[in-house]
Amino acid sequence: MTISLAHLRRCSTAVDLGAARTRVYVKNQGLVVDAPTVAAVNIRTGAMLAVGDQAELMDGRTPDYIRVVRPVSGGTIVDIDMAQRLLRHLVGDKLRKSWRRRRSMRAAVCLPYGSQPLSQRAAVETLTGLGARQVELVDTLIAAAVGCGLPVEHPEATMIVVCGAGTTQVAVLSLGSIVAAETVPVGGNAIDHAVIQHLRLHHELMLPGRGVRPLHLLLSTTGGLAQGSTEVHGRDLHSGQARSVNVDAERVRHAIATPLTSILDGIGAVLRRCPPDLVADLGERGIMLAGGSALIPGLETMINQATTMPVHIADRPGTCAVQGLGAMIEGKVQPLHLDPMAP
Ligand SMILES: Nc1ncnc2c1ncn2[C@@H]1O[C@H](COP(=O)(O)OP(=O)(O)OP(=O)(O)O)[C@@H](O)[C@H]1O
Repeated sequence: MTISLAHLRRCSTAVDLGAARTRVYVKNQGLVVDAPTVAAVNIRTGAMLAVGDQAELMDGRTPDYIRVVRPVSGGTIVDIDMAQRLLRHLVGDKLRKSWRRRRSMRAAVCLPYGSQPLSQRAAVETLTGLGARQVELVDTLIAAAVGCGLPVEHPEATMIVVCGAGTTQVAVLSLGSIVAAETVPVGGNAIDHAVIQHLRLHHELMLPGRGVRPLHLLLSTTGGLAQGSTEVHGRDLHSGQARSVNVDAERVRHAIATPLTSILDGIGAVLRRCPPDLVADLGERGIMLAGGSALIPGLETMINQATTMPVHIADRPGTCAVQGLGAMIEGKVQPLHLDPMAP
């Protein structure tokens, strides 16, 4: 993967193609796309019916001949053709034509830490199919750390945890590089799945796709407290009829404890592999949480209690990675110049 700031400065576009959301940053314009990585396709004709928010609304509500597809899974583009069609629609005509016109369009794409060569190739193919002549691949962890405003290029430790939909990536960075890192295959999707399973097992209720949302709200309004409950609507497992149940915040918190513990294990593993000097830096600076799932209520407190380090949530955590890539292509990130003759 590239960390050459000189190469990145030649890019005109930065792309973060996530399992849940796609973000595109264009030089001198800023963030131009922030939409769900979802497309609705007519499987009889192959026509694309909707993309982004509109397609996500259709999820779970379509007749047989319409399929709602997600071309990115676990940090990898699993359907290159669909990812290209989705990106073409999301960026719109004007930008697409300008990509085609500019013979030297270069793009920067962020990929999860430890991405396999096949995943890297899929990202390159997706962007070259859209007209990019050169694709620079950047670690999401570095992009997100830059996007959160962490001084990654300094000789002191910074720790970032990027909680996405499909994965959680954890790293300690120093001097612009990753010192120790780990990717845990648990993110917002696994946490939502744990809640859905809880309702299935304990309330015999099947939740619709968006049914988890009121429970997120319940947890954030009750904070670390156990009390409080909310009503959720779904389908009775046996009768198939619409039914509502009251769910306690405490029960939900208990249901999501297992996936959250996997994230804590990932953080613990990275800290154990880190030199003690860097861990000492972290004691003061703390841990930065980025990615959309950083907003999961209780995650910040849980990490703080487990590590005894201060934990901060980035401003707009979901867009940190693409904003960091954007800062790199705009030339706002300066490499650290070490002067060996300095007193
Ligand atoms: N306010 C919120 N409360 C709880 N969870 C949230 C909130 N906002 C977003 N999320 C979760 O964040 C996840 C999306 O985060 P993000 O946009 O970082 O994912 P992504 O970059 O597409 O995923 P990945 O990095 O795994 O490819 C979803 O699982 C969503 O449920």
